[in-house]
Amino acid sequence: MKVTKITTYRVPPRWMFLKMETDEGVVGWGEPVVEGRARTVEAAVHELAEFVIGKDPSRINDLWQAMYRGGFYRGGAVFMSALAGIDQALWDIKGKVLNAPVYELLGGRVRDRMKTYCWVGGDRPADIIAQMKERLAHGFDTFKMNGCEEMAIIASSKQVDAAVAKVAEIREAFGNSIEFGLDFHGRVSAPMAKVLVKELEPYRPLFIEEPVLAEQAEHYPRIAAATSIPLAAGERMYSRFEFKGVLERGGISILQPDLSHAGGITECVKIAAMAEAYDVALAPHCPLGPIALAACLHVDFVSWNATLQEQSMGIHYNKGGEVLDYVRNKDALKLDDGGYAQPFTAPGLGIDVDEALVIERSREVQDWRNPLWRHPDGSVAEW
Ligand SMILES: O=C(O)C(=O)C[C@@H](O)[C@H](O)CO
Ligand SMILES: [Mg+2]
Repeated sequence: MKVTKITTYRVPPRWMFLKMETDEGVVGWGEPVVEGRARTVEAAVHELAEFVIGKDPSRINDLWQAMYRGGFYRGGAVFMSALAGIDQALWDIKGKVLNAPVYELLGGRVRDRMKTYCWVGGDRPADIIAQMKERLAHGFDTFKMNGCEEMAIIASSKQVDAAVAKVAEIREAFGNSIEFGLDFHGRVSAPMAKVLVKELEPYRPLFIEEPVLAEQAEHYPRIAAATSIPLAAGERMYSRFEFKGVLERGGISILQPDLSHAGGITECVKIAAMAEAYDVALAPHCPLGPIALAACLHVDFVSWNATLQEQSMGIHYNKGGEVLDYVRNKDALKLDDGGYAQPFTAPGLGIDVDEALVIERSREVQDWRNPLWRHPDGSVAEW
């Protein structure tokens, strides 16, 4: 079998799907994208495609090494996202050829179902209680929200109090009948992270995500020393080689590689194993579409330390497109009571992509950009 063609489709709300064709008619799908830089990743996909077209798709490990090491300059969000989508499609093909779900090819399941969580509150945490009540009615009991709005490098008590008050309100309304993670989303500086984690300690969030920017990873152990709240990070790290330092330095209790940013299934299975060696939980990041989510779940089903899976159904980014829109076998991603995903039964990634809809929606897609926030003094604020 040989790969014959790679086609990319940018689709609403802000995703990109990759279709990989072979000379024996087996097709694989992937989801390469950097949110806000879809066209850049699209170009990278078609450059990396030179390593794959005409080659045997079954040799995923060799193709992965060639795409990664075949470039003198390597890694980073764009290339590792492009590589991720190609890798996902290769695994989809391999599963279809061998008539097995990808998790079977990775040694089989360690669990019977996988716990997921959903977003509430939007860019600026609001209406959280109402949204939690609505999701609770649909069986979800674990959530994530932004922990704060813009935060100055040395923030006022008012800003800190506003962040803490939201969390106090949640615990007041739900007690410990629900769990929630707080995403600092890189908005919080190292000095303020220590202030906030201390103030939030009494409300016991399940985790605090990106307590500081990935560029400030050396602060993770220092912040962890100041709190018992588990710290989570990983969505903006793109290979084993970046996660290595984070695990060695300590401080992160939950690793969150993104299956569409960190090199795909081949790389994230290795990252999951590295995390397990350090007794660190795995909670793959996934604010994206159905193929990305499926790739995450296959890694979850074979990783003993997988604990929570992000999924984007209802997330505030999904304007103009939802996770199940492009999926014909929608039950494959049905989340049962408590937000549990079931093992896929179909071969490959287990997603039957509605290609006609993908093509149709790709004709009307707008370029999504993340907002550029500014502080009251006019300086750029982390979004
Ligand atoms: O889902 C998360 O944890 C996020 O931090 C959302 C962020 O990743 C946006 O997707 C960036 O565009
Ligand atoms: Mg996040």
